Amino acid sequence: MTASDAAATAPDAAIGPVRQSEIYLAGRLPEPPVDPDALRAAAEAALPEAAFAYIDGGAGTGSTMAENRHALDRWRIVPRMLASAEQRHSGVDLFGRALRSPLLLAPIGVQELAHADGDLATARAAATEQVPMIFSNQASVPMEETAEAMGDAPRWFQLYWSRSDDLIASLIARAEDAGCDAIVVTLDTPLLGWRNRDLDLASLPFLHAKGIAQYLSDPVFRAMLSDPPEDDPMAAIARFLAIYTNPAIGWADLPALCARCRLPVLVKGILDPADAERAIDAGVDGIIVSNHGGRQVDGAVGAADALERIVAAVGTNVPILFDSGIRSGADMFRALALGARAVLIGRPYIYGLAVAGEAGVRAVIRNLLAEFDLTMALAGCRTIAEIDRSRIIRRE
Ligand SMILES: Cc1cc2nc3c(=O)[nH]c(=O)nc-3n(C[C@H](O)[C@H](O)[C@H](O)COP(=O)(O)O)c2cc1C
Ligand SMILES: CCCCC(=O)C(=O)O
Repeated sequence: MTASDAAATAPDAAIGPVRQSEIYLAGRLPEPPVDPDALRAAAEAALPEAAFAYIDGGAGTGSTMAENRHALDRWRIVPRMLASAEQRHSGVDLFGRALRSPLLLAPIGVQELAHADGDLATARAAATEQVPMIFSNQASVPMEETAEAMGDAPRWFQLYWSRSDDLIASLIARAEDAGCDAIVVTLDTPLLGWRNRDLDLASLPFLHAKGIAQYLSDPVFRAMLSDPPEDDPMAAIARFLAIYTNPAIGWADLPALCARCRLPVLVKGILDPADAERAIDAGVDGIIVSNHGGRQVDGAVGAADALERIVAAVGTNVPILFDSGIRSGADMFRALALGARAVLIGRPYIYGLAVAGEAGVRAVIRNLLAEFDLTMALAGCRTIAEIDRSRIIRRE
């Protein structure tokens, strides 16, 4: 049994109470703050305007971001009493690996915008807390270096479906060599959404050499350039923009992509039940229900509403993960009760990174898991399996 298996099977009897005592007894204000709105405000205070606008922003008017919150809030937890929930297990198995908790760090590009230590600080925090980090295709650091910072802690790789098959093959092979447990293919970003705040600041921070570190470190990408990117960075960025996605691909292309991956493949960005069925028919190993944190289609369905419909249509034999709007342990509970096997968080850990680097990411993870553990205890659940649809009701 590895250390992470042991962590996943041991009862987490007191994560929440331990964390509460740490904070109450520390005699100083927690940094970053615990409250999600205060955390966001602290990140805003810590960051230059354009960096915060890019990280925090959504598509268009921001209505999808707001709807993500409403869609989760509409589900009300019905606590049960006298459930003998002193000992609680929050471990889950995903693709043959025992995880400490049903939580992963969503792929987030250009983390150096939030903190100089960027992806490496996140990687160290994720490894210490035994929460899988999903390396972004748009990371500021090549995946090999991020993997190195994590020891044998769990990590996955997120792929944008490039126009170049050779580049896809190279990125997948590198992810396998870097010890990734799964490939997440993000489908909802064949083009970048219309982002009002970035447009008004005329600033797209990922168009920066550091936002294409996975490419600059890739031999197939480098071979596509006439000059080394160190000599002509703008030409490298232009080449990246020309090939990093492929809006022409369709469902007929997915089986071949799944077949070329030795690792489990998940598709991220599914919102429609029929699309979930198509993905399963194409052979995916998992689905991530997500609207990209409200960054792609303004006016899109709230992600939790999509989750409910997708679980109703395809069940949960193929693992369904969820992100977009998770801000608390109660939100984790709601998503699991709706049928998600695990959830991802995006902005909250990046806000923690912005405020306090590695320690900030760790604090955000620990606070979230503490609140989740307490929500389980107070709602009367001893195991993740007990968090089912009977635990929540919907209010209009
Ligand atoms: C600043 C930022 C960068 C992101 N970069 C990526 C990315 O490179 N790849 C990807 O699949 N999703 C990316 N996402 C989307 C996240 O993976 C995730 O779906 C979203 O943040 C979840 O919503 P939340 O922020 O409300 O938790 C990004 C999100 C943000 C906020
Ligand atoms: C090409 C997009 C890179 C980052 C991203 O996914 C986002 O800004 O939401």
